[in-house]
Amino acid sequence: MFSHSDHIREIERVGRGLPVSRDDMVVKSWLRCLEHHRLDPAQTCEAYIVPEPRFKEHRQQSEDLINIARSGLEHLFRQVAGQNYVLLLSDRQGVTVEFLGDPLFDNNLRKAGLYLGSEWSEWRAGTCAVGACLETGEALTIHQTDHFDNTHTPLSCTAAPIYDARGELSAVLDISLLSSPIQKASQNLALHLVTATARRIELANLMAQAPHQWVLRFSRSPEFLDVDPEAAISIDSLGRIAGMTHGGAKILARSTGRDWRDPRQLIGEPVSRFFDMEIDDLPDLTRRRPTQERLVFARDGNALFAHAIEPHSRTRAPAVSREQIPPPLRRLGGDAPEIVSLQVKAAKLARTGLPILIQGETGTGKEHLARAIHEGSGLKGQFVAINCAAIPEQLIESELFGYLPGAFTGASAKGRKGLIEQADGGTLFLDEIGDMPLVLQSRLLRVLAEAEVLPVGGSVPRPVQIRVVSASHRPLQTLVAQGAFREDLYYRLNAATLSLPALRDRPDFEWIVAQILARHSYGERELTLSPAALVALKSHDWPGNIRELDNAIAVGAALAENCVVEIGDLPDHLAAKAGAAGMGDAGAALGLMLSACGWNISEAARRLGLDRSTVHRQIKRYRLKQKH
Ligand SMILES: Nc1ncnc2c1ncn2[C@@H]1O[C@H](COP(=O)(O)OP(=O)(O)OP(=O)(O)O)[C@@H](O)[C@H]1O
Repeated sequence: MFSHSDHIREIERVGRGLPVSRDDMVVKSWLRCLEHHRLDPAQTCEAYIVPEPRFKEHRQQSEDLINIARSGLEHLFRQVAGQNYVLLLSDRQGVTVEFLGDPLFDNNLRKAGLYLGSEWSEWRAGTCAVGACLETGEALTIHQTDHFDNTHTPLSCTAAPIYDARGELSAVLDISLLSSPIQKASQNLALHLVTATARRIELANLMAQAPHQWVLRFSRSPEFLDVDPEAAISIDSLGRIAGMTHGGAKILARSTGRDWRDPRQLIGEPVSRFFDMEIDDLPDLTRRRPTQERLVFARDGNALFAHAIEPHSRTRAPAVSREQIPPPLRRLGGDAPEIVSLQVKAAKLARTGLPILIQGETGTGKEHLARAIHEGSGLKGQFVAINCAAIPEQLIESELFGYLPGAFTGASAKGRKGLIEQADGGTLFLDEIGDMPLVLQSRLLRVLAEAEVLPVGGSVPRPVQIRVVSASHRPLQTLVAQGAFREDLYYRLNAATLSLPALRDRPDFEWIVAQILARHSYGERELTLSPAALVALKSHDWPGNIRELDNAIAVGAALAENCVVEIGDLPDHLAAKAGAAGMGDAGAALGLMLSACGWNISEAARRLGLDRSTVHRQIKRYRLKQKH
């Protein structure tokens, strides 16, 4: 029988650098406990359970992972059914965020720390499977007296790391026994099962994150390629590495003689740097070809069977007619197919309550669209817009979450409801979400996950039901890659993205112009544009998009005589452009006619009563160009 004092003596031998008959990684972990974590083997400590609010935070931050991992965990649990194993999923800090075990043993498991909320970091619990796995990034078994703290020596625990798609260690999957056979080798099968499950979870995670990218799966044997691949990478539309499973990172690293522990060297690199292939070769690696023929060569000469999975296409043509789109969304644009397709997508999403991210340059109408989605959603509550870039950082917290009476100096005596609560039952529009400070991003994430807000100075959260629409003119995914925006919040806000085109690219440009003219008409008299003024508007680039157009027409409306806006009534830079191009009214009118006829020269010639060659000559003379 191995006593507590035998255990202490053995650890002390290790501390003195003397040999012991333990696995090397156990010895290394004991040394870390003694020298780095400054733990004392004579002192025992029960498993640590984090307080409830902290546990909730940990669990919420791992929610996406838990959802993705769930079927893998359940499958593994079924495989080991009847053998008294429990399964723990721990986050990067070693906190157990998901648990599967036999409820019959609940009390014993809870006491032993094999339960939700237990923290198994090495510095807190000493050598343990989760802690050592987090430290080394490798799968391992910590069996009975391998544990540093004598309290845990009845346990036998086996853990495997789970890496995220960017190659960072993000969680640990552990399978443990409250008591087990003496032989450590009895856990070899457990080690194999837990490693395979972690690999499948990483693959599921990569697939979930890369629906619009190519995914390339690898296996050394063709038989397992399609059913249980060993590794995978995702590739963006420019042929660069966008993500990978841990197995994928190892293949990439080995191929170029790099270290997989530094995944930043791998992401963003062209796929051709690692394999003898280009992005254009990917279609040849899909299931259309027999598996045996899908062989790729890594730059180190390693040959692998590969299976390429095509990206899902982003847009599907709408099968809905314009009349079926709710009126608030129909009022957003003309009937060009791209615009109708956007309206249909917005209409479908409006009804679901899913969070939506709107992307588009400044002034393209992101808030306008968000309001229309709210109006088309049938929600009874208010539409509350917050410009995350415009609220000073010190105020943003109390503005969003509200505060209780006397929460801080200068707070109103009655306290104040925050904007999030004001949107209860309605839509919260978070404009320029990319500018929200990181600390507040965590708090917002919590509000969204728990559906409750905690006002500043308060301790009792208040429930809220909100639909979130957010917007950004900066690509949020890039901010995520730069570490300026939380990835978990990004995925929570972005169940679906709606991208608004820049005004210069809008096929319904004239429709937008007509709306704005109507808005600036006064009394009975309708405001119109001279053909030349319309051409001048069409030939501008509109960096400020619809907002800039709105301002230009407002100036034109103020200066126009008899309700007709002429070129000269437009802001100077627009009028000057038309003048510089030497475009008189004749040229402008021809341009107008051509665009009305979709640049069908014969049709324009027929309507103008000219022959085709004259129209061609005038197009050259006035330097008219078809806008796409
Ligand atoms: N589809 C539209 N039809 C007519 N006017 C529109 C349309 N979309 C937007 N506008 C007008 O354009 C202006 C800018 O719109 P909005 O504020 O929604 O843009 P935004 O993209 O949210 O801008 P920012 O990026 O600066 O926050 C507003 O005056 C709005 O009324």
